[in-house]
Amino acid sequence: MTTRPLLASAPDALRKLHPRHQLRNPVMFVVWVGSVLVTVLAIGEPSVFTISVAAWLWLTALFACFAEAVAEGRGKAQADSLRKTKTDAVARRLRGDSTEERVAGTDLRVGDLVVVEAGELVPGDGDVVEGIATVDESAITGESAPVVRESGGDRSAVTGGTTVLSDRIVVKITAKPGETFVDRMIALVEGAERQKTPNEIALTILLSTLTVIFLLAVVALQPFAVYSGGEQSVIVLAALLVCLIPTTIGALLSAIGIAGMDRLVRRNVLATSGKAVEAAGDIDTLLLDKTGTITWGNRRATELIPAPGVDVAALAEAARLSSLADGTPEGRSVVELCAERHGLPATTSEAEKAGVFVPFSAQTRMSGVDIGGRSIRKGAAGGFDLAPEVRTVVDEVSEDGGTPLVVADGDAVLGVIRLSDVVKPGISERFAELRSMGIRTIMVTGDNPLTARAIAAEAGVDDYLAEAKPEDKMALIRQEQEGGRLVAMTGDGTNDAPALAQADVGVAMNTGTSAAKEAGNMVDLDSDPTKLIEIVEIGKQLLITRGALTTFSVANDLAKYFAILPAMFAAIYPQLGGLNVMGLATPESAILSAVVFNALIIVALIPLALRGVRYRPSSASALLRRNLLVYGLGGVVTPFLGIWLIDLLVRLIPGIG
Ligand SMILES: Nc1ncnc2c1ncn2[C@@H]1O[C@H](COP(=O)(O)OP(=O)(O)OP(=O)(O)O)[C@@H](O)[C@H]1O
Ligand SMILES: [K+]
Ligand SMILES: [Mg+2]
Repeated sequence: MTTRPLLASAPDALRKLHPRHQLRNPVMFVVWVGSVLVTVLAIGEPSVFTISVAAWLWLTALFACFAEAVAEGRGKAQADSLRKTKTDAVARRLRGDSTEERVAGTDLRVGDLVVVEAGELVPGDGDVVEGIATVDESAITGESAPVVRESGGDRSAVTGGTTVLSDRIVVKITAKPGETFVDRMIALVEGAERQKTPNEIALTILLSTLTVIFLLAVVALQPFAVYSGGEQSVIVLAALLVCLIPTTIGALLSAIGIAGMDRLVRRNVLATSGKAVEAAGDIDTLLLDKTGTITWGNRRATELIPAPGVDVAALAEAARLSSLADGTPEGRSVVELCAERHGLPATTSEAEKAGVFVPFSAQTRMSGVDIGGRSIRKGAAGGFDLAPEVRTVVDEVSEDGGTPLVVADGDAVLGVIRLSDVVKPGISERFAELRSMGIRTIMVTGDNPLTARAIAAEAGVDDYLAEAKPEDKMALIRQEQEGGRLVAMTGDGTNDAPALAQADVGVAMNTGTSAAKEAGNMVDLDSDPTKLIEIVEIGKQLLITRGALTTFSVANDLAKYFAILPAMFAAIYPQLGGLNVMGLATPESAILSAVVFNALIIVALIPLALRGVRYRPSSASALLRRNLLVYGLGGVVTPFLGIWLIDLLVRLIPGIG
């Protein structure tokens, strides 16, 4: 992973001092206004004290900008390495008459068809509509093993900038140049598209309210001071105000959010919404699609099992016919099996092309052909009347975790095709980990209940829903949400898209279709359904870090009363001197020390804001107790020590001590 030297962020930090940028953060805007005011006054009555206070107020504002710039800088390094994948590929665009023309990748439009052959770069984002190929996606995913991309199924999406290693595919472009996956990723990691999340907005409102209250309190202090004969200088009042308002969290808030996004990108997850990252921290239920998510998704026909009294050759002939125009990977694998094991032609004859093909749909769970007066169908067992012997075969295939497809010619059931798929390794241990985090896992699949049960047991999910249509997946999510639960969904198919859109956190597998990636609010480049563990951890870490630093920020302002108030009123009310528990040298050294500590604590906490407070699975109340102790008590104690130490140095400055 590339890193940048810290000082590289200095120019960006300076740029952020612009008032337009400051206005976005009310707490730091007050510091900014205070700095301007104190500077003007210090020019009017220059002294070591006034100039020092002015300088440290500016540093306070600058350190906040620096925190944000450093957080963004880490993303910039990633953006630079991503930009390298954006080459000006030349696209081979198909004209209407299926001749080719060469155009620049930047001239492609949504809907264009382009040809990509072995050794060539994919010129833009799209879906494979013809052919099958192995693709090297390492430029995007960092993973060097080639992946298969093919038309018709749930593994059809290709990304611009990746390389086709074998064969020839036709790709239908789905993203405008400039709005591709990589473009969006670059914008994200650079923070250009960053918007405040609901949580951040709520916290900003709270911090602004606190700031206004302190502002009023400081303004109201002056009449009292005048009345008791100790009028305070505006410089001292400004210093007091800055010390009292929650500058620590105000300065670090946006860095915490950016760092959270950055941690996700480092785990190969792209989130298009910060809101989803936050929601991930509170997920109760995780729904997963079966094929392509829990299993590898390479579902292939592996066996033909004829019904009693049916010749296997007759079953093979019908299975092949029903699949000739079935563009799904399952359909093509049936044709291949019939060719390899049963000696049938793999290509469609002219006579066969006359058939009326019935494409597979998630609604009917069937596909087939009407040809020469015959009506041949294959599909999920639920759609057929089965003799007991065939039912037994269907159940056996299902209990084995396979997907049975029944083949029928008219009313005559000819037999069963076994589709096999493999569960991704190590998945049950990871689901156990999710359980320990308090997250319930539910597998939702279009497959039959027996297959679902077998795969659910093997994968170790808590529950499953079988024979689920796209709307059933979405309804299940709604139902969970109505019970007040936050729901995450991982899936890869176009039929998962409605559910991915409905979920609070929708994670699409990178291997999936464009529709799925478009519908969700995260894409996992590694297509690992258990990546949700990391996503949840990062979300929790983000929420905990924000909470911990807010606690610290409010707690660490307490010591500053003990530093500044006695300093302000020592002359009029000597008994207030008892509050000077730190034994600070002079009123000037006390005020300056508080201001210096207030600025330095921001810098000291930048690493924690970027790294995040560590999350360990434990109950919410235990977590709260621990954080109150560490960041609440720590926040109270640290500044007493810090201000006392700074005062020891500051008192040495002539004109202050
Ligand atoms: N090409 C096909 N022709 C006929 N039937 C099919 C075909 N592909 C799948 N089926 C049947 O339709 C069912 C639903 O398939 P689909 O791929 O839509 O499931 P899904 O909802 O994505 O769930 P999952 O991905 O978990 O399997 C399958 O279980 C299978 O029985
Ligand atoms: K403060
Ligand atoms: Mg699916």
